[in-house]
Amino acid sequence: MIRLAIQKSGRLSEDSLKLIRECGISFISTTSKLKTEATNFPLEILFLRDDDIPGYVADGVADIGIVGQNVLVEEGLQQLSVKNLGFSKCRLSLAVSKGAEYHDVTTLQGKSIATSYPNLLQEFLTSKGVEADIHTISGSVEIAPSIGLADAVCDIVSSGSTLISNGLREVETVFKSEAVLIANQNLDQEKNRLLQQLLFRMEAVQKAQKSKYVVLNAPNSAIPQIKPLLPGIKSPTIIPLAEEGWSSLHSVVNEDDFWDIIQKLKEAGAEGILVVPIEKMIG
Ligand SMILES: Nc1ncnc2c1ncn2[C@@H]1O[C@H](COP(=O)(O)OP(=O)(O)OP(=O)(O)O)[C@@H](O)[C@H]1O
Ligand SMILES: O=P(O)(O)OC[C@H]1O[C@H](OP(=O)(O)OP(=O)(O)O)[C@H](O)[C@@H]1O
Ligand SMILES: [Mg+2]
Repeated sequence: MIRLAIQKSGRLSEDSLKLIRECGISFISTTSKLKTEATNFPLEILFLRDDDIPGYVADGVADIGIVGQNVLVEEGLQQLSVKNLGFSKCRLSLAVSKGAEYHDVTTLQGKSIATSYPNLLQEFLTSKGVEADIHTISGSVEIAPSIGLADAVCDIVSSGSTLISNGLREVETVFKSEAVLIANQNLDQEKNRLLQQLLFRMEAVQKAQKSKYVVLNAPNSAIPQIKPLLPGIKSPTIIPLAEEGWSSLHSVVNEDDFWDIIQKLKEAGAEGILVVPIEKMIG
């Protein structure tokens, strides 16, 4: 049995649970129960406050966990990181009052800054040669300038709407973050085997999410032009259509190049292009 710690409730919770389910692992989760066992994989899930997750994994109370890089690095435990998970993307940023004068980071020299991330902030300020007075508070950081607690804040930003609602202006990015899978560094052989199985499944899920299955029809004369646009996993499948002189091509396309490729396929004479999501992708 391997023990996984995830956030009980917050910005990491939903996608963490979704990822485990996409790995084909079933479990019953209720908001009141802080521990659950998977029904079809030797996995126990603990639901915790996110700040506690790196420490629990470092101490071996949990074997693996999902947490934001911001929390992991703030706690000085980045060595536990095993895999970037691509969700809960956000940044730790410095912000000042909307109307405040700000030229560059040296504007903050001697100023007071409220944050829940004193270590990440201190490291950033030191790298810029700036000395400031850091006020560590555990939440509602964005309120600090308006109540006279600090001149600036350093907090998590995603859409930026929390900053705007609180009359603040983002001025510097201190750290970029996403969710990561972390693991205890002394897992026994059996737990390590289970971790490798989970990683294998997570990679299949991630690859599939980045890819689309494309099916299209084309006149045979257009195939030499279309084929190099669809390298797929190895090369496209080409099947003759019932209509003489036409074929159907099947392939996998990376999401990043997707629209560009579709445009080129149309120009090359492709018709009836179908794009289908892929659930898992192995190899
Ligand atoms: N607005 C956001 N968009 C995307 N990711 C975010 C956002 N805010 C925070 N995160 C990421 O999700 C993590 C958890 O954020 P959340 O706000 O739920 O934490 P919290 O309030 O400290 O939760 P807890 O009650 O578990 O201590 C953060 O450490 C960060 O990595
Ligand atoms: O840039 P935005 O999209 O507005 O997101 C940023 C906000 O999101 C997080 O808080 P959350 O809403 O999770 O609440 P919390 O303060 O209770 O953690 C973070 O602490 C910011 O306050
Ligand atoms: Mg927290």
